[in-house]
Amino acid sequence: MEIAIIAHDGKKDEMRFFLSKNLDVFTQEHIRLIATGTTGKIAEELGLNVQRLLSGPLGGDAQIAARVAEGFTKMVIFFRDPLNAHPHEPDIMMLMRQCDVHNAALASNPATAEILIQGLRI
Ligand SMILES: O=C(CO)COP(=O)(O)O
Repeated sequence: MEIAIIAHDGKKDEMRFFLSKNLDVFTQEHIRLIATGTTGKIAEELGLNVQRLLSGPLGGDAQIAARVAEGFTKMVIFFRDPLNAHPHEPDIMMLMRQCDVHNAALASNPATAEILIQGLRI
């Protein structure tokens, strides 16, 4: 199963914590991780195998939206920062819309992501 991880700058510490807490899930053989550029670096620092795409503002969200649209990415864990403006807001909206169009699981905050990830624990 392909899972995308994304975190805005104000949420990167929470993403680091979330990933490190759930390494047992993210290292399962059937899980393939993709990420926007800087978020992917965090995953790499934790020893995870991850395909890093472009950074969000440069098109990373759009690339992940395309993978959702094509049916590759089935789950998106996207820790959004609602307290700051993002120049690529249209891309962010497009990604969330594509998740709904294609019924991909979408967690936009750690509380939801924790519950989602429980479903992958064996
Ligand atoms: O901007 C982002 C999501 O909209 C995240 O991009 P980075 O992971 O490259 O910081």
